[in-house]
Amino acid sequence: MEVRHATAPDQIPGATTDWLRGRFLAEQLFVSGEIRLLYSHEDRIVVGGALPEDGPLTLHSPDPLRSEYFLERRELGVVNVGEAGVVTVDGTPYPLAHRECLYVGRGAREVLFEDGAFYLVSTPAHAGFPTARAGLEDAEPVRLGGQEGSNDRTIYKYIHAKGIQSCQLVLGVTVLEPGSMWNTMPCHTHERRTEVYLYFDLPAEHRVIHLMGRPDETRNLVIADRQAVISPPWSVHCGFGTSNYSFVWAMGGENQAFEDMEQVAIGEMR
Ligand SMILES: O=C(O)C(=O)C[C@H](O)C(=O)CO
Ligand SMILES: [Zn+2]
Repeated sequence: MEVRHATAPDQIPGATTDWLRGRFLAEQLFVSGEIRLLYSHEDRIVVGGALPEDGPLTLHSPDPLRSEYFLERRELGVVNVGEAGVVTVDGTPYPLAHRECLYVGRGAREVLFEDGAFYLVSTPAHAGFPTARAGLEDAEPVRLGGQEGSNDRTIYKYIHAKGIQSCQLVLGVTVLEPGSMWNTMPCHTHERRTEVYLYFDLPAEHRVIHLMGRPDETRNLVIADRQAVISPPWSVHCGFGTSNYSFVWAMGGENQAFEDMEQVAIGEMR
């Protein structure tokens, strides 16, 4: 498991493209036959990919966690970004179709992935909440933006204060309509939470130009399908694709209040 230390906004001026990509971008989470994990010290979020193409894969606890099993002190959100698959938690199978979600609470000992392509997000947890599955039809769809702004999209909230209960993890999926390319515009920061975006359903020949940094000192990262970008609490996070796409957004930190964010007007951005 790769471990990345936390960052500060005063590291951004003068940062090279390679430095930015090495700190904030997870380029290779999905590798056939593997579970790849990345531990970020930004709110101690672990992100990963499980691609069980040659048989089931079991989630183990890597050494940096110093725990007997992965969910001993953690909770986990899973979104299937591939074909239909199954996640089995302590012997109970949960079939997940494309874009469906499973929350696995602290204390679950065995998590097994079969078929599909599973994106994983985990945060530290102080209590156990029940494992729960949800499809797009169970999430609260919120239609935002419009064709005139090239940002006609639907936000599906899965794990949040009024949905699947968790200790601190908040997670959902946003789906852009064909012809819409902008996400999260106008953009925002949230000083009390780190957020990670995983872009998916982006055709291989296309890219998302993701903006990050302080609102008055932005940088861009050029991102391909199934790559994740870490957004520390001080950073904006928004992007423009050369095609439409979907993304999983997931947060951890001080609170679970989705609306607790600082909106940034486009005129304030540099
Ligand atoms: O399209 C959007 O706008 C989003 O999906 C925004 C994310 O949900 C987000 O950044 C929540 O803090
Ligand atoms: Zn956000």
